[in-house]
Amino acid sequence: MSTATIIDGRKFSATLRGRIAEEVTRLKNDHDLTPGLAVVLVGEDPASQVYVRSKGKQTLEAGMNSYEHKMSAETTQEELLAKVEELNNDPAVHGILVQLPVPDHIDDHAIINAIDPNKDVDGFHVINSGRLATGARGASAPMIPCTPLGSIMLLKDHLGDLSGKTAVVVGRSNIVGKPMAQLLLQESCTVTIAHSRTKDLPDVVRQADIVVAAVGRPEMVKGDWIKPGATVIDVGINRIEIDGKNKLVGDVATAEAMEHAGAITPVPGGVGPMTIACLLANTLTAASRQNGLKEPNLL
Ligand SMILES: Nc1nc2c(c(=O)[nH]1)N[C@@H](CN(C=O)c1ccc(C(=O)N[C@@H](CCC(=O)O)C(=O)O)cc1)CN2
Repeated sequence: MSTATIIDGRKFSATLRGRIAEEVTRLKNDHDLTPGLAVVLVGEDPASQVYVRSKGKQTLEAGMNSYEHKMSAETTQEELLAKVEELNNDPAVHGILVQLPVPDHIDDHAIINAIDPNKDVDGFHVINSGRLATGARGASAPMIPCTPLGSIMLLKDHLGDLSGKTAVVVGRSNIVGKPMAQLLLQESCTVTIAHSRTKDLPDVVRQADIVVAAVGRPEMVKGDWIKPGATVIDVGINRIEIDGKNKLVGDVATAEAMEHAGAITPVPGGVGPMTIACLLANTLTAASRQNGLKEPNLL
């Protein structure tokens, strides 16, 4: 029985972060410029606290400035908008992100769209979504959402040219599913976006040379849904309890899928680490653009 190659996102992201650190050193030496990333966390969601801590640590390790803004769960929408405005106007801050999810009383669309699009290192602002959808380049090139950007980097590294491949993205979120589909389309894949209401989902997934699972449901994509030899990118991060123990699983039933796939990203250690590495890459890009400097080529 065949067993898939594991696509090691931890290793790839470590190499990428190394290149980013070199570029940051160059910016400091040649242009006296230190990129700065501001992360805003509202409330005490335990997983978000872990991600924000990791972002701060990896930002500092890359030689950038990290600004953490922790706000209580009772923060009002107006207070959060005022914080975003303060960061928009701070010249030391080149990248801003508000950690998601925010508490229910806050309108996340309004907050995201209050961020200066040029500092929107998450790439979630409607201007960046529009730029991505229309293939804008040069001075109006988009900031690309970090998880899809990391996923496409892993795919291109593993497969090379993606042109002509059939891709199915399972999940239609603004953060992952939709931008992922745009990036695959840009690489000349034939793209289907499937979701929880898609009819005959297993058969739809079986058509794909590339499967991106981003539904947020533990092990929903089964092994026999995978076309033999397909490349599987598992974006899910789900905490489940098995035999009284907490376990992290993706949206794909990995053990089964490995019997069918050509290659697969594990959870943990696949797409997750790429998310923060790409956030650092976007911060470096944002700092370079804001200072009229050539963007670094990190690949
Ligand atoms: N403003 C944003 N909010 C959220 C984003 C985002 O991109 N921007 N994405 C996720 C959370 N996230 C980053 O914020 C993130 C998730 C997972 C990982 C990661 O490295 N995962 C590890 C496992 C870590 C664990 O044990 O939990 C892995 O997969 O190996 C990094 C970042 C939602 N919110």
